[in-house]
Amino acid sequence: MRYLVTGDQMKEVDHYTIDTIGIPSLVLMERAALAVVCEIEKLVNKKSRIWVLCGNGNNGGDGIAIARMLHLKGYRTTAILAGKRESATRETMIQLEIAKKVGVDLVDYPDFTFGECDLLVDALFGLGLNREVLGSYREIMDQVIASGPALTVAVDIPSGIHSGSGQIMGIAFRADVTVTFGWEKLGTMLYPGKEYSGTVVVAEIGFPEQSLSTIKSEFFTFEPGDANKVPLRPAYSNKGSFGKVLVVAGSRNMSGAAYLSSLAAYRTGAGLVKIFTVEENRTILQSELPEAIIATYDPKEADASTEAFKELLGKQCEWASVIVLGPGLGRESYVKNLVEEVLTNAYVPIILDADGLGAIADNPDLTGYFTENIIVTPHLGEMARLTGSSVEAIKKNLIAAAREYADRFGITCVLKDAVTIGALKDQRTYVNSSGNSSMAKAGAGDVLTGIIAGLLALGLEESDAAALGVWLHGRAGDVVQEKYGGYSLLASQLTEEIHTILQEQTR
Ligand SMILES: NC(=O)C1=CN([C@@H]2O[C@H](COP(=O)(O)OP(=O)(O)OC[C@H]3O[C@@H](n4cnc5c(N)ncnc54)[C@H](OP(=O)(O)O)[C@@H]3O)[C@@H](O)[C@H]2O)[C@@H](O)CC1
Ligand SMILES: Nc1ncnc2c1ncn2[C@@H]1O[C@H](COP(=O)(O)OP(=O)(O)O)[C@@H](O)[C@H]1O
Ligand SMILES: [K+]
Repeated sequence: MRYLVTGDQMKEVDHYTIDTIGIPSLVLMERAALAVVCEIEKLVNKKSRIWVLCGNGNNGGDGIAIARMLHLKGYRTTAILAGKRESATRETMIQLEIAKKVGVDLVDYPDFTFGECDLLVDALFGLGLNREVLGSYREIMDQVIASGPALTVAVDIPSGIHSGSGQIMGIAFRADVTVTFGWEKLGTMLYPGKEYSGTVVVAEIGFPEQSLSTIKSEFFTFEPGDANKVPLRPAYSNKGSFGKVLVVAGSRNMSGAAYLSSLAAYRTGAGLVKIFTVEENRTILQSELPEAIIATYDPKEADASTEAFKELLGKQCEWASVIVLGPGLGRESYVKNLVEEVLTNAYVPIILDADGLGAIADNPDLTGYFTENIIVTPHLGEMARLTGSSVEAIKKNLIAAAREYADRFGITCVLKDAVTIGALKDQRTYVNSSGNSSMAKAGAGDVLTGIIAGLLALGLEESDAAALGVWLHGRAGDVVQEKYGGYSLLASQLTEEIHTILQEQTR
């Protein structure tokens, strides 16, 4: 597991480290600069022309220290000072004085003559960027971009990218490498910032782990090795030990979603999977997935909400230890009754997905039945329908959108996108770092639902199952992409690679 921070949180960590622990700010700056220089030296040679664009804040201070180190090592370096020297921070003023004494080529921006540049070191704005870039700073950035540096290394975060949301504040540099300090920032994890950051190197510069305790909300991601968090299957066990997953899914002419969710639940380790669907799907599902139990209902009875239908559904809910509710249910009027009956009868974790969420959006009163064991898994379009916001507004701050919905009902919200967010009911927020665009295919979401159900069946609680499920799903997608390239993935192939990831357990 890897912690992630917003820029504001990182500033709290800076203050704690400097003021409470007592590590001087200039020591941190020196180590930060050194870490960036290490990465720069992998990219350039002594003939390379290096520009270090420095702002007035401590990001600029890092830049001047970097320019000094490169100069002393014999690189052809110019530090371009974008702001007024007299309004620089204390640390940056000190860096300027040192740089002057050792003969660094320091040029104020208006006096700088643009020519060819092999490497731009972007030290204009770091975590202090707090508004849109306008006026003279925008002009400088425009001019630097137009001069076309061959490579760009960003210090901490590309200038122009908001460290908390990843949004572009008017204009931003596109980095090939971003060297960030302490912990990765949300701004380089979330689009579009992720795309502008290139390869992100997290440099350890001396922040003690305890300084994270000053931060209130927790953001994290998983990485290879975290498959260990999937519970082991004890030797003394039987199929009943690994959960009973009820998949309420599928409708007339729609059997694929039920199939994919059920298969994924089995592949993740669930002991028993029962599909509750319409009679028309029985033959196809039985022949495609003979391991699943099939139970069926009559949509007419569901529509009329007959006692027989309620009794039948009640029994299924009683049987289940986990319920998947929604994939491929369609949008007929009876779906509302189906969703309402499950929500009122079940006392086990429920993953509400796809058309199940559609029924909630059409009948907002159903949220009255939400309890803490609900996990919703909307994509952006479904989230827009659930909340009445536009997709564009949700995209501007995915984390806030997911968190707000989860907190409104005390549930877990998995907001699916190229970077999926898990606003967990235990208040931690998961930001996914696995997966790729080959997964932008029909059925991929049904597989995710099944994986989360499988993890719940194995005994994980909702927050852990949601976060780990999203990560496993993306990892499976990465394995498929490595084997088949970026175009040809089929959602069913994700289920075929779940075992590859589970085998990464190192216990
Ligand atoms: N000791 C430490 O703490 C360590 C810090 N470190 C480094 O410090 C960096 C953070 O430094 P920082 O806080 O000084 O802010 P920075 O990003 O340089 O911005 C400069 C100033 O720009 C301004 N500004 C904002 N938006 C603007 C806009 N749109 N257009 C124009 N101006 C705008 C705003 O000032 P304002 O105008 O609001 O007064 C802001 O203060 C961090 O990323 C890391 O690189 C490391 O060395 C490790 C140790
Ligand atoms: N560009 C991408 N990068 C990473 N993951 C992606 C990308 N596009 C889609 N995905 C993932 O694929 C899944 C698609 O889910 P969804 O839209 O519900 O599909 P469906 O409803 O067809 O099953 C989500 O888990 C999403 O995070
Ligand atoms: K920067």
